[in-house]
Amino acid sequence: MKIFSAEQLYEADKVTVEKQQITSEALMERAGIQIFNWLHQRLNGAPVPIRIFCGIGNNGGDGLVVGRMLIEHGYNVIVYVVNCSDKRSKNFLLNYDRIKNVTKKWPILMKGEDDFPEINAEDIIVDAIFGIGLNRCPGGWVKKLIQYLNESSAFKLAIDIPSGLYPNAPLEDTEAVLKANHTLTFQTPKLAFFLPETAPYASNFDAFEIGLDIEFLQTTEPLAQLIGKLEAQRFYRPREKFDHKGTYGHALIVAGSYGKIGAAVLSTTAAFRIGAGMVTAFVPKCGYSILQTTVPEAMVVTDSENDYLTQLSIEFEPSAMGIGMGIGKKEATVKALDGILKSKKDIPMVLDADALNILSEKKSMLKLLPKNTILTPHPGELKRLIGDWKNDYDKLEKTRQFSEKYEVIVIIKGAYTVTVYGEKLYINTTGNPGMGTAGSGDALCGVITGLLSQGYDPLLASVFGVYMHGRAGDIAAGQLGYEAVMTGDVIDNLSEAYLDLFARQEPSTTEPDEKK
Ligand SMILES: NC(=O)C1=CN([C@@H]2O[C@H](COP(=O)(O)OP(=O)(O)OC[C@H]3O[C@@H](n4cnc5c(N)ncnc54)[C@H](OP(=O)(O)O)[C@@H]3O)[C@@H](O)[C@H]2O)[C@@H](O)CC1
Ligand SMILES: Nc1ncnc2c1ncn2[C@@H]1O[C@H](COP(=O)(O)OP(=O)(O)O)[C@@H](O)[C@H]1O
Ligand SMILES: [K+]
Repeated sequence: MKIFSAEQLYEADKVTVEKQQITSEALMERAGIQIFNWLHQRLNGAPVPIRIFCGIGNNGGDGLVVGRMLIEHGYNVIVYVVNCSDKRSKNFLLNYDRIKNVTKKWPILMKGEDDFPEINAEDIIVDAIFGIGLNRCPGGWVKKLIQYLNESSAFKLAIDIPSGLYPNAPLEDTEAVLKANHTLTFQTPKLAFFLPETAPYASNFDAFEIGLDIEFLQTTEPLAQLIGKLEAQRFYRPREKFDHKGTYGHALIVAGSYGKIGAAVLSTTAAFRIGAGMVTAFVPKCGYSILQTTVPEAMVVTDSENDYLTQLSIEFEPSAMGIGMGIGKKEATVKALDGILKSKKDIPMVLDADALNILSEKKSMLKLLPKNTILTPHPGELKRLIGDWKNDYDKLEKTRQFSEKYEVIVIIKGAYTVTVYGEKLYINTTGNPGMGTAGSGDALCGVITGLLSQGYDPLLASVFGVYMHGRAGDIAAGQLGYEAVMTGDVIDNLSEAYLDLFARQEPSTTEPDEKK
């Protein structure tokens, strides 16, 4: 799914109205009915008070449409107009008149703190104060209203975007944003829903198609791509009958040091589970028996040194390499990495963990990175690589510049892992807090190395690998609960993640039968 900017959404709106020869008010009606249906399906006529706070732009217009539809269906609706200015958008006014036709309880004009209504915990708040047209930080009594609503324990439903949040720009005041329990957004989720500083304000959301012009949506380069199951299905490369282990390549994992051989075990196992034909682990001598015992499928080659890596020496040409998990930063290991980067220029590679820390300390080595090398930093490692950032958008911009300068792919790990490839951003939707467990990143590096070795191109291996790793983690969490998940469980569930890619959705027995 594509994520568009506010500017692109306004353009889509304009093109749609022109091409479909509809009015913008009809588009608002399309949007409003979806919000109404969502509420109606859940409330099923319940007399709970629904307090709709409408701004004076089109987001407020949406609120008025929903209010009218709810009133027409007998709900207990109280509509407020948050009079932050005396301006009114055309569609706001039109729907303001329409709502007056269906009720004698006209919208209540709010002009300051004295007008704040009492709100009970069982009420429902609908936030239609500001949408994507927010152009400055809410202040004065409007900010106080947002704070007042946040203090209430009533359920808060935001229309399009929680008020006070910019769809694709940094937050200015954390006190001036509505913390929505649920957001119903139009056409595509907004970028802010996926970034660490702003995502908590819109932690649950659904996106409703409102029939914007398909050609515009298909041909417009988005801000980012959201990667879910549909996208992952397209990335998957099926196996052919006469394929053999040679077809799926020979992956090399360069990992481990004394006390951290587990990192090599985890990435080697993950490379196998994602489908590499053969995997060799290159480890310090102390890792030999451990690897041979825990992963008998793997071949093991050892360094001349017992405790840490000093020089790669192998007698085959790997199809892909994953380097850095638990290798430490000893001077000899730095030299080993330098040697690999100078001698293995044509082999697709992933660099993780200490390999990234070494690069951060020896920035001159960045120039040695072969084109399309994949780097998989968590935020701490990223900071060491690119320097500190002012906010999430600055982080993305700096990562973009880094990716362009060194011609590499950067995977920023975390909730909603972002893969950055020059101008392109891919946001992953799988994964969960259960994956905040030791070795989780080692498994990801193994997964991506295993995909590279099967011939996936580096960008696909990154985006698909991140999806599969997160999906395996989700399945593991479903079996064990977040707390109990260990990295081994994530790796074991890579098989389920593959099966799940094309599994048919079982018909749900709990959903109401709409035909009745
Ligand atoms: N294209 C689509 O996908 C569709 C979009 N639709 C809906 O339209 C929404 C966008 O509507 P919109 O453009 O009218 O902007 P909106 O968010 O209502 O606010 C603008 C008003 O707020 C004001 N204002 C801004 N900041 C302020 C502040 N800090 N403090 C005080 N005032 C402030 C600003 O005032 P001004 O700056 O002019 O003084 C202006 O009057 C969108 O989110 C969605 O819900 C759907 O109906 C159908 C299809
Ligand atoms: N809350 C979360 N939601 C989704 N994924 C997560 C979450 N926490 C961690 N992960 C994933 O787990 C992995 C952790 O990697 P990393 O921090 O390198 O762990 P380690 O250093 O222990 O191997 C990343 O792939 C990250 O995206
Ligand atoms: K809103």
